[in-house]
Amino acid sequence: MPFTKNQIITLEIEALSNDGNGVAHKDGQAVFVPLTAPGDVAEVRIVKPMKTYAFGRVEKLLTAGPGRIKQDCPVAGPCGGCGLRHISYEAECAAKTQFVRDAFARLGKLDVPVLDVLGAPDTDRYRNKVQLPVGTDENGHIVTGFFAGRSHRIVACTDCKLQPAWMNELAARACALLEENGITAYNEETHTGRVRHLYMRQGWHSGQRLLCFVVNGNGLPNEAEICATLQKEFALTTILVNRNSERTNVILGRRTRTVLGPGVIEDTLAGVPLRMGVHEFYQVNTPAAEVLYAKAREYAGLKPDDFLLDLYCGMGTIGLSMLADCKRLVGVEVVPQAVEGAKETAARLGLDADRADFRCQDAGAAAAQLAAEGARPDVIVVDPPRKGCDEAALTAIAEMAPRTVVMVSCNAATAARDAKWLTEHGYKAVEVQPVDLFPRTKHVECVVKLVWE
Ligand SMILES: C[S@@+](CC[C@H](N)C(=O)[O-])C[C@H]1O[C@@H](n2cnc3c(N)ncnc32)[C@H](O)[C@@H]1O
Repeated sequence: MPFTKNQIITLEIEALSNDGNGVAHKDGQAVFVPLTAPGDVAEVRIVKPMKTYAFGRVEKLLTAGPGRIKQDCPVAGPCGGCGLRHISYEAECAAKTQFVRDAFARLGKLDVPVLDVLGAPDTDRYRNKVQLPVGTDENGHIVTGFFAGRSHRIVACTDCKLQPAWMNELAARACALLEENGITAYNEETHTGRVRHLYMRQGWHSGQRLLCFVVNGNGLPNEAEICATLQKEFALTTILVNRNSERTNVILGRRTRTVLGPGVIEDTLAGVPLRMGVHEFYQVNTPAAEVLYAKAREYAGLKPDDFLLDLYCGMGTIGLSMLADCKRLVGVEVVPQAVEGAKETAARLGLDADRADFRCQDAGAAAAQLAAEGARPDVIVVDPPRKGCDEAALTAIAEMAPRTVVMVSCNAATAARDAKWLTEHGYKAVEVQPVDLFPRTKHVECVVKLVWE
């Protein structure tokens, strides 16, 4: 019998599902309850009954599970960011290890060892980039915050614990300056108003700071004064304005203008020097990304004469971080600014195109072209977006048959699917290492080692 809406039932939470919800079973049906911990016993209201499962909400916590802790953020949950701030970091790591194990066993149907997650060096204030939507609160004040889960309603947040304090302070100051200057926040429904997002980035090792106003229209009234004030108060390296006048959920528009400073910030990642603006993908948790890259390098097991192909390479950081171990690197990435950044880094490192070459191309198309040209990489690293690798890329990888494939992924479900595909085309999955790049959220990264059999 399906549950009925608003029915109240008592449940004991058994585990966390891979989207961070607690899972319990009653009368043979699964009930998913956000913001619960394994071992919690709670009275739960059914809010969304489906045919064979349901979603519920805690009405009353009767007994707290052993990993539950006091939540230290008033908007965790509604803001859609920290889904796991109510459990200890130890419990979070155990849950994330299980998410990845489940994905590889159930979705990938792979009998591969999945190691315990490598925890992050910092669990708070670790983000090097934020994109805060700008809106208007019920009193007419300009606020920044986050979109509530699965919605475009802004939940105001003045002290997000995932981002450095200066980013929170700058957001509050920028809102005050916008109000003082009579500048409005963008309204998605009416497509009116000016400022859509505040985008901030920090070079983790360099300390350099970038701010970008994402604006509906061409810049801000009193732009020079506002930017000069913020640059002085927050020691900003550069300030940009990005123009986005489209009716779209995509945050950045195509045109970005530099108001102050060089337009980019510099940093290093795993020893690789980088210069970045706003369009390039860059791992958001620098120290944890360095742990991830070290694991990828170990799994790659490169030899001095090897040819390494880095697909979905962003600014080329993974490949460049292991280039000292091999002879030649080719990186493929679809975002032109990222490829320019990779080429610039290679030039700064004194690497010519025979040693490190970067191509602005679709990964599947580039891999197919390389396979057709008879390229035979010894090791291929793939680090695709959440949707995973295109089948064209996987097909070309199997055709080129490198000794080792290292798959880096922020989505264990698609990594398991792609690893399964490769195991059906000549590879054996040897080991999976989850790495926590996103503490206090439901997200987890993983690295997979596959070898040609
Ligand atoms: C998860 S990021 C990894 C970037 C890089 N490996 C790193 O560690 O910074 C995925 C990258 O794939 C790129 N990308 C997305 N679709 C692509 C495609 N079809 N072909 C090539 N690159 C793509 C994105 O622009 C992004 O830079």
